[in-house]
Amino acid sequence: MTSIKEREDKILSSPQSLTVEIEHLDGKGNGQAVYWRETEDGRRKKLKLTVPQTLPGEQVKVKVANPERKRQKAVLEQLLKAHPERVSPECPHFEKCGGCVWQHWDYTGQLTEKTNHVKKVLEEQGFDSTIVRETIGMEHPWNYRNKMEFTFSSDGSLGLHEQGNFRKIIPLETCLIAGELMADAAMEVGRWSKDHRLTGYNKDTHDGLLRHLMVRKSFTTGEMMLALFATEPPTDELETIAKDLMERIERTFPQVKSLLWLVNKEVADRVQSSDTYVLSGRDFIYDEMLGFRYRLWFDTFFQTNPTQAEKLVELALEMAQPQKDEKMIDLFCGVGTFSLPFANRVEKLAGIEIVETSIESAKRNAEDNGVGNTAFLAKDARRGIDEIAEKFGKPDLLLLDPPRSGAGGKVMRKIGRLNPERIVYVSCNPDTLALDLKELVPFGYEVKAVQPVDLFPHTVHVETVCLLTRK
Ligand SMILES: C[S@@+](CC[C@H](N)C(=O)[O-])C[C@H]1O[C@@H](n2cnc3c(N)ncnc32)[C@H](O)[C@@H]1O
Repeated sequence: MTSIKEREDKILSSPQSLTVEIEHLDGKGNGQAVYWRETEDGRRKKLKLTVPQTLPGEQVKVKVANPERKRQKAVLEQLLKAHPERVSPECPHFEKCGGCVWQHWDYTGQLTEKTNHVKKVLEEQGFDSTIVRETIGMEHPWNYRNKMEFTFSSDGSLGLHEQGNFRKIIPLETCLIAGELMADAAMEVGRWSKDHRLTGYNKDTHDGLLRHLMVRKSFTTGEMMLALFATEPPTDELETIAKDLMERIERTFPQVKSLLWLVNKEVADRVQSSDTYVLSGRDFIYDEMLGFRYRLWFDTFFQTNPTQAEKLVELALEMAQPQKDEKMIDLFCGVGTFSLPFANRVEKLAGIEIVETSIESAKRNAEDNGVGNTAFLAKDARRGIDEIAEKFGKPDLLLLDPPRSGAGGKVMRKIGRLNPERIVYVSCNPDTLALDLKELVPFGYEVKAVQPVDLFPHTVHVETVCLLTRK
């Protein structure tokens, strides 16, 4: 497979230079343009171009490898007319790294685009978009992520994936969206790997020792976790090398309360493990949100922008207005980020979630925080709703926070038939949100409030909280 740089070099060495205007952005945040090409027999043929790192209305000169095709990815060669909100990207890795796509866009412009997108997809499903509020942004839209995954290249250096090429690693110098100290701690691990001349995992030959490094950090307790994924355990000849890592980290990053060596021999390139070795500290770290304490293991799903996630929970509480005599369901509850603050305000709460370890964590988190009026069920949402409804009766309030794929028609219709008085839908994908909301209309529900919240500055993603009530 060729790298982006090689592809760009190939494109840039070809003579096909075109001038186009960027019309709009695609779902990944890339500029889209159309070029009309004259064929030798005088016909006009349409060429659709995707031009990364451009903005609507910009006039650009681009290089294209195969203009005879219908669709092409183009490389920006020269900016002829810039968007008024274009800014210089802050991060030196921006052009190559796959992490951020909009660092060239002023932050207020990004927020407006996110609001407009939520409005557009709701309108397309027949909803009144005037109720969509302006996206709540971050005061300081940097260093917001509490979890990062870095990858080792086969020479053992640690870095970030190149945009569009999971085989190419850009050596890590900094990461402006990772929480403070996270990239520094990762670079210390990178130096340790270099000093011991350790090899990185090669995805083609399946040789090599080191695969990934996951860094987690709690912004409230300050505790950090470093989880190193390797193909071999830290035993025999690797024991002294692992001990050196432990000593270096203990000396330089006392915030690391969990240093793990995880074994992953699988071909699948996922952050997973068959055996866990605790090199120092515990196998989890403590985090806190809105005064509740959570234990986070290496594989626990937890909101990755804690500053904005707190706002999300507060907004959901404000919209839902939970009451002390009410019964509530938290569907897709994860480890209980919404469940615990809501449970303290209702009579009883049932959480449903498909991942068993998350349900175990939710139960433990409820216990650790003295929240006694909860029941958590490890089930697929569809079957979980029936089971809870049977035991629990009709809920007054239902909150759902599904994955990007949405809840789907079957789950939404089950919710409609369950007929709760109020529904709060927390979504990380406006497109599936709009489709899901439409399913509730025949059941007499009305969308009362829509608030987008920016949890992922410099990316296309936007979170949305909606309130629905019965007419
Ligand atoms: C966006 S996360 C929300 C988690 C939680 N509300 C939070 O804020 O931490 C979506 C959750 O839905 C769970 N999930 C995915 N598919 C599911 C299904 N079919 N039934 C139940 N839960 C599911 C995932 O495991 C994940 O924890």
